Amino acid sequence: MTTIARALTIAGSDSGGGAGIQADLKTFQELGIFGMSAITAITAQNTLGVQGVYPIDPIGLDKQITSVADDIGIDAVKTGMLFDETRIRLVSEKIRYYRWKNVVVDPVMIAKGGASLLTENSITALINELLPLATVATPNIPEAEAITGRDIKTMEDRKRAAKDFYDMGVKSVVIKGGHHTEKDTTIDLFFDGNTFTYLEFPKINTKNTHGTGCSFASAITAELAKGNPLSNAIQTAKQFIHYAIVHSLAIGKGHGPTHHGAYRHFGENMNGNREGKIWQESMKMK
Ligand SMILES: Nc1ncnc2c1ncn2[C@@H]1O[C@H](COP(=O)(O)OP(=O)(O)O)[C@@H](O)[C@H]1O
Ligand SMILES: Cc1ncc(COP(=O)(O)OP(=O)(O)O)c(N)n1
Repeated sequence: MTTIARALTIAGSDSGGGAGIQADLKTFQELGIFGMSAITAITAQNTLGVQGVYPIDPIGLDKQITSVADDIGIDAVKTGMLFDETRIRLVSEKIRYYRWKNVVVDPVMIAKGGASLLTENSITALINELLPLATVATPNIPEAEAITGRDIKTMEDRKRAAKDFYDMGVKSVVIKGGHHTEKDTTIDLFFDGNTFTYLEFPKINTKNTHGTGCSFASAITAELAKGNPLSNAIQTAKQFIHYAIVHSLAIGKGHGPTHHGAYRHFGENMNGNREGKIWQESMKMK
């Protein structure tokens, strides 16, 4: 008998295949776990942007989650594009009902081309209902600014924002650095209430970064589903996304997707901390 770790992604569909449900399922497959999906909204999307957003009826969303949870079982869950307050509340209720422990919340708000994937008045529900249920939240810098109300320019600002998340009841947070202006590197900052972990990796000079955030969060989810500790899961996810961006795909006329198979082909069998620098600092702030 084969046993396999199982993960559920609750997110939007990206018809272009680079982000959303499609990126999550590809990541789950590459990291060797069984992936399931509950679709919150369908987007007509490609490398140039989002051409349409079509939310799924809340009853249909509820049934998708119930169907897989009651039968197949779930070791970890990831949330991505949730579209609005109704769907945030519904998903939060499901997480509480099933008492899921490994919950990765990627608070998706805006797609790369600028299209809104979350209605503006939903942030309060995100903060009050969903984020406190997260094992880890994975905002990019604009999302961390919207949630904390803080301008994030420096690393000190980022540390304060990470602490804001913790003070809001979020158990831990990775503030991703893809939108920042460090010249040669990107630094993702992980905070668990005690320790800041910096994951500093070479910045890759490419426009083909569509779906990086979704793929990073789903890689963390896959590793948690296998029973790995959170800090190991984050480090593996960082390696996974690094290789996916290094080997990203120049397809379409805009921002091409990352290569989900790259970690398995090029990264996985190399030993140790191959590319980036990872270091820690215990919490103390000016
Ligand atoms: N040009 C790049 N080079 C290397 N890593 C990148 C690059 N762009 C994004 N990343 C990494 O991809 C992940 C997603 O980051 P980010 O782009 O901030 O999120 P999002 O896709 O949600 O906006 C992070 O680990 C970030 O450091
Ligand atoms: C359906 C859907 N969900 C999420 C996103 C955002 O994906 P992300 O990984 O943050 O990548 P970019 O939009 O920055 O390329 C999306 N676009 N579509």
